[in-house]
Amino acid sequence: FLQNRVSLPLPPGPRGLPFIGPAFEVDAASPWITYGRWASKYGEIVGCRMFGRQIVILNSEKVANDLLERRSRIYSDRPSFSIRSLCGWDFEFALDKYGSEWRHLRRLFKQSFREQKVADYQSTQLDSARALLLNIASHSEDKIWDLISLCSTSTILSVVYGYKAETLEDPMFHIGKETLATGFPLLTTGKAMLFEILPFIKYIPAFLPGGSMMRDVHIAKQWTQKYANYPFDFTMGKLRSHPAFACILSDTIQNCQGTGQIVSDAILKKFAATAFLGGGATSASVHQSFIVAMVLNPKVQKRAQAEVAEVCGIDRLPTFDDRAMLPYIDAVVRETMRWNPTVTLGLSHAVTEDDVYDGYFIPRGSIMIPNSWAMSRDSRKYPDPETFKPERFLTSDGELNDDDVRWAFGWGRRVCPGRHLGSAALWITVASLLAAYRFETPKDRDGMPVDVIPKWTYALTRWVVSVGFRLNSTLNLDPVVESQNRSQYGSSQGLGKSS
Ligand code: HEM
Repeated sequence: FLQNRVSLPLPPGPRGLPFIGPAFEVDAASPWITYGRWASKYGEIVGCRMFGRQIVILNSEKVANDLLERRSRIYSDRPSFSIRSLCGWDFEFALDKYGSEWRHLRRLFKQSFREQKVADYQSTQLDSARALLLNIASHSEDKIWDLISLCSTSTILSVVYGYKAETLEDPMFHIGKETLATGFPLLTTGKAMLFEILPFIKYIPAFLPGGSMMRDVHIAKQWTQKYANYPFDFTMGKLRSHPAFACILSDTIQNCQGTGQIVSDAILKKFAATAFLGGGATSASVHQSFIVAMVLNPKVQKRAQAEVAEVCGIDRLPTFDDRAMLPYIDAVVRETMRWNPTVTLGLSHAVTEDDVYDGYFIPRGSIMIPNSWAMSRDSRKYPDPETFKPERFLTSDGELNDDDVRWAFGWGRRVCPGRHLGSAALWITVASLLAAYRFETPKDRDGMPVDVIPKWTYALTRWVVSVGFRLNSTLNLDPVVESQNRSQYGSSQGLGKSS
């Protein structure tokens, strides 16, 4: 039987050079574009060998669903790269092999981030969105990208560790930023593979020519250690002096004690640090795309703002209670995730058994790359895919349709466990920004709008490097935020302006 399978062809694709394969054909800055081109030539499923590894690129939602979702039992592993341990990213559970430790951690994620549970974190998400509005008002425009990251980071730090990060100078925020900036570029497949094919790189001392990669690795490792340890130590310290200190980490410890589960500090640390990473980086990247989309699509922005104004008036900000009445805002969030998929190539899966799909043989160990970009550009599902059109997520009655861009959160047993928390954070931040600010095209000296060409960079997620825009405030924020907090909490807690 196996003999028959092995005689089947591998998925078609480019061959390239011996051993290296078609690696040099891949656009390093936007590999998804190359993969999409290969799809037009070879089909939705493309196979190739690069650096001795079998790669299978999934260029449509259908093939990703068929394999990663429906055959999830065997497609839920991750490829392993030695770079991960070298730069200290063992703490990141999303990169774990499929096995008992992964199962254990996945259960912890399920307990804390399931759909019914995430409503408990809405007040924190609301506070962070409001703080973002005030922070934007008190900083120069060029700080907006950092303030957006601060918003996502402070929400997840507060939810997971009970730690409040309120200013750009906050040490945990700084550690988070540096950890992503030093770690993500090393973990992208291209660089990760370099360490596999040239393993001697790790023995080149940092001060010798060719040692710069190892220098980067050492720096990344120093940041990751702080990332995993500092917020964890903060919460454990708090718990010693205030046993009732509430956050996901303390809840998890109590739940485990209550049910007699033994969970080591190492597992708890890994759980919390992974949530910190998952919650911070992805949401910030989507918020950035949202701002770019608004600058480029003033009509969409106007319609979204009209919807918020109709429901909330001009003297209060949106809350989660308004969500059902603001479907266009949900449609804007979904379209943002479609138009610029943040985890552009998903997270690679690996297959643990030989398999056959559509007449092709997929050998055990193949690295499966879901090309989310290609899925977002599928003109059968999303006609005119380059255009930013939230209406594609609405029915003719103006209600949200069934397409919740589920593919943007991954597949099968590895599907993002933080998707409910992430979606809520995106919604409240987008609704709040629309209520308070207008993002406009800059004008030249003659008052004519200038062309806006956003620049992006990619390292696991897609980030804005620069985009020209003008910011206009549409609300007098201080009194609105203050009065709303008084009516909501009875006092204006947690929204001090950052310095
Ligand atoms: C806009 C928000 C988010 C997006 C777009 C997003 C996207 C993704 C994607 C594409 C994956 C890979 C799934 C796969 O391998 O098939 C993933 C995995 C993961 N995400 Fe998210 N995510 C978001 C928010 C969050 C949040 C808030 C958390 C915090 C708990 C989180 C935690 C994780 C974890 C732990 C994994 C790894 C799951 C595993 O390997 O079993 N994510 N996410």
